Amino acid sequence: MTISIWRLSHLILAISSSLFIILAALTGTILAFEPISNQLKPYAVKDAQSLSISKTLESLKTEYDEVIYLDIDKNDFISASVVTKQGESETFYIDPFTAKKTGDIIEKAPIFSFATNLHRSLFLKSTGRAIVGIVSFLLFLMAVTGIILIIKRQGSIKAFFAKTIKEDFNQYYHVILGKYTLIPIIIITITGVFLSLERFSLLPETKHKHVKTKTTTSTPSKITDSNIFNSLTLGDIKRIEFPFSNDIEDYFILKLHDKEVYVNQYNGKIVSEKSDGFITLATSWSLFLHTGEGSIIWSFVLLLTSISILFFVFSGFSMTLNRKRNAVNIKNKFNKDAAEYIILVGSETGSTFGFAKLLLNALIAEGKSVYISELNQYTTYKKATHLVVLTSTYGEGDPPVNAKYFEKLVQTTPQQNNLKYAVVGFGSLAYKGFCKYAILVDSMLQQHQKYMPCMTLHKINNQSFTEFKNWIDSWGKTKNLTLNVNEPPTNHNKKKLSSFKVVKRTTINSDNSFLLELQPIKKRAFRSGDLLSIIPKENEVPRQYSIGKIGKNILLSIKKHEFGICSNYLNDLKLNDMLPAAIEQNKDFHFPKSAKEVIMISNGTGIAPFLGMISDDNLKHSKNYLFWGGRTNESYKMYSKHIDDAFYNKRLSGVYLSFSQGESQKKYVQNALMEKEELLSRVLKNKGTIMICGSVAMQNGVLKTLENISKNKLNAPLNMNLIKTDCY
Ligand SMILES: Cc1cc2nc3c(=O)[nH]c(=O)nc-3n(C[C@H](O)[C@H](O)[C@H](O)COP(=O)(O)O)c2cc1C
Repeated sequence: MTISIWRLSHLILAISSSLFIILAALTGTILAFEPISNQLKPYAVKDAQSLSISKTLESLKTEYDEVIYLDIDKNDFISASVVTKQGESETFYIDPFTAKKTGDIIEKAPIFSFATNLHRSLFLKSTGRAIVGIVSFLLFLMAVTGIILIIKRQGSIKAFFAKTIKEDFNQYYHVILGKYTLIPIIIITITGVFLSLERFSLLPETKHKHVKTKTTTSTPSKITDSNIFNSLTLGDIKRIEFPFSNDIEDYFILKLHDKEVYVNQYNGKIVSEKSDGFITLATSWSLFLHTGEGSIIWSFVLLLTSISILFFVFSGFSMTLNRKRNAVNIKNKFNKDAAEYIILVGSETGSTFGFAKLLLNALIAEGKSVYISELNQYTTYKKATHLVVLTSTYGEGDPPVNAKYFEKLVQTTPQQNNLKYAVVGFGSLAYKGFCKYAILVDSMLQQHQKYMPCMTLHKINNQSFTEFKNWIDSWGKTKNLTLNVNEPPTNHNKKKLSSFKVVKRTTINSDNSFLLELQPIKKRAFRSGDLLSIIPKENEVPRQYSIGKIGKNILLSIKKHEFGICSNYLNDLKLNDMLPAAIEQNKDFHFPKSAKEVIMISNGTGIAPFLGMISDDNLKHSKNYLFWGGRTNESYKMYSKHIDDAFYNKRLSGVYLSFSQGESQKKYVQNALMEKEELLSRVLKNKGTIMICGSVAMQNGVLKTLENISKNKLNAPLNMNLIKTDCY
């Protein structure tokens, strides 16, 4: 399985540093609370920043016998080290207006001391510090590769912050959090590396010396009258060190934000000054940006970023494990020049290989010689007569990673035989270019002299096994083959089953369909649009049905197929029988909370979730319309009471039925939509929601009709963000 260079680098970096990253992120999370808790203490004095230093010096002089230094920390807490009138040496926070003590210096809580040591050096002194510096750099590289991966996923730099399609919880939040925390991560890691280099004196600091300043003639009567003490405010300084003795050579040392100044203690004149070099300034900024000291908002950003890093480690590894689980180990029995059937796969995350393997096994079971490979491995095939391409689409309709060279290879590799081909696209309707790469492959092969289509392109949404099985059946028929494929066991096989009691059921109607109402034995949270996974006794493969929620019960609409194991199993159920099944959330098909207008489109038994939605008393915020297509008016009778009730209670504003075997003329849902194109274009224009449930064939027809309406009426492509589908 090919993996993109960026993803591989991202993964290798993660594997090599994850343990340290977890430690750094955990301790970082703890440490982010330190500046927050410090800032919340009451030692910052209002307006102190604009108070001139001379005022504070005077107050200090009156209040204490001697002052050693005055400090202003990042939280704007002012502390003084003094000798009191009682002769005690003390350091405490002061009010700079009165110089009176306001509190004792905050002692670092043991948890913060512990976390700081672990965070800085893993308790391994210099070795630990070096490791932390290196890990910081690795995390920086990971953030950079992460940004590249997001740009590739989103399609362009411009689309970096555009909507991300939710495919899977871990993948989605890895990307979403990544978008917003990669910049803080880059800041944290660069400053971390900088502080490590600084600590090991590896930075080329230019040494600035004290430069003597020229003295002026006037001498102030009091030291605090001097220009420098009057003109500077507490906001300008970080620390004042007081002269050690009365010696004229002992100065006030003022540490400002960008320089150090020596001031004569008798005349208040600047004796010399030294500018901070770039490295000193950068170190001070790095400390602030890395620790958040002095800013609650930035500390909060650091806190969220540290938590996100922990999530990245967790979600990143679970995605990798998932991919590993999905990875299909395929061994070829036949070589490329001996096989009659060639299967080529285009896949980014491995799921298409799973489908390809099903096809491979089914063909081998029929005694066929088959060779399977990736699209990037396209080559000559001496004995082949059939080519099947199964490919997914990535980015904005781009090829998956293992298909990047296919286009070129097809053009440059001569093929001896004429081959019949079929292309199956795996994609998602949530993206603009649904199966766009498969469409491209199909048209490439169409133009190729050696390839002849044996079936039109087939597109599969959301890895639907049912859709794939339908395709395999039809493709097999073109070769007079009966191909047997079984759905591979998925996670829902292992889901915990609950018991449901049959409380109502209808008899089978002229369409072989019936309604089943089930009562959960234990309280279960679910909504219309969720799925009920049923594992019929005779077979371990689960079958999913869309749920309509009626009160606290589940309503299913089922079509009985002659040889359908599950539908026959359900049809055999009688009142009060118990059914083991599992509810699965299907958030993407829940009724929208905020849409002003909602159009529900279904055919056949696809109406079930909508029957639940329109029975909900809370359905007052939107105007709702239902389109339904069935065979005859007789087919509709089973649902009519639910729909009449909703209409009567104003939960439905319009119902449009189409009958494919109607008395007067054949009519499909698509025809009804065209008749109501004004309504549809209005809902599309006003960003309402359109929900589709039923057969894939109906879904494809409906989407085509909606595309036409959008193009003709709104002059715009169909906005897929407004469409929710649940088709099978
Ligand atoms: C980042 C990303 C981009 C995608 N882009 C498209 C797209 O443009 N068109 C489409 O039909 N499907 C798109 N998909 C859906 C995948 O093609 C689909 O999930 C497919 O079944 C994945 O197969 P694979 O695991 O073999 O790569 C995208 C999925 C992801 C995660």
